[in-house]
Amino acid sequence: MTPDDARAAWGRPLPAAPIVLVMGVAGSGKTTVGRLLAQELGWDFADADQFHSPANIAKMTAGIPLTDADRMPWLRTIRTWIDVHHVAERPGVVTCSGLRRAYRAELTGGRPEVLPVFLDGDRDLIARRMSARIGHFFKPEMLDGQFRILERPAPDEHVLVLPTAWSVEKLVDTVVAALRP
Ligand SMILES: Nc1ncnc2c1ncn2[C@@H]1O[C@H](COP(=O)(O)OP(=O)(O)OP(=O)(O)O)[C@@H](O)[C@H]1O
Ligand SMILES: O=C(O)[C@H](O)[C@@H](O)[C@H](O)[C@H](O)CO
Repeated sequence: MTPDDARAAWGRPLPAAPIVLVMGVAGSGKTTVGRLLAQELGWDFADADQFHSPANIAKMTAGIPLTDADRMPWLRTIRTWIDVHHVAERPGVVTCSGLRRAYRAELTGGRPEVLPVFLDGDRDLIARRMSARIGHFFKPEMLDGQFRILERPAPDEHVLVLPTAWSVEKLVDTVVAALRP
């Protein structure tokens, strides 16, 4: 994928202080890719999980999927992080599963500074990675529930969809190259 292809996916000029939103089901690589991307760019980084309420973490730890009602206050907290960075003209990278179109709209609506990226992959690949992951509260048996509610981004959402089958380095390099004027 060329930088022009990636920028075409976003469908608008690069903002002065971009906020890259890295999305995907649990285990798709949001934290790994997002953190390294922020490090490469020297930008602030926030992982969506740090914004979950203790009740949400407890539910997921107990193997109970979140509901829309559970997610809305969490999405609004992530949106506040985006807005604080926008007002301060500070670029950043933030993750969020963004499983449904409505969730993504909560974070991107009216915010051209947000450059959305979706890490797409098949269940078995992601399940293998989650199984090798140690000490995370989100268990592989919860993954099917993520795919059940997943609404993959439509073209009109202008999301850069990248295969999580790529290496972390290739994913990061692709976004960094797209962000270079
Ligand atoms: N592109 C990749 N290639 C190979 N392994 C990867 C890749 N991206 C992530 N991983 C590995 O897959 C596992 C899940 O990655 P990570 O925790 O970043 O996903 P996540 O989307 O943030 O998950 P969650 O939403 O549950 O926090 C980790 O063990 C990570 O090292
Ligand atoms: O939308 C959701 O169901 C949640 O965001 C989960 O995906 C967790 O936040 C995370 O992805 C797992 O650690």
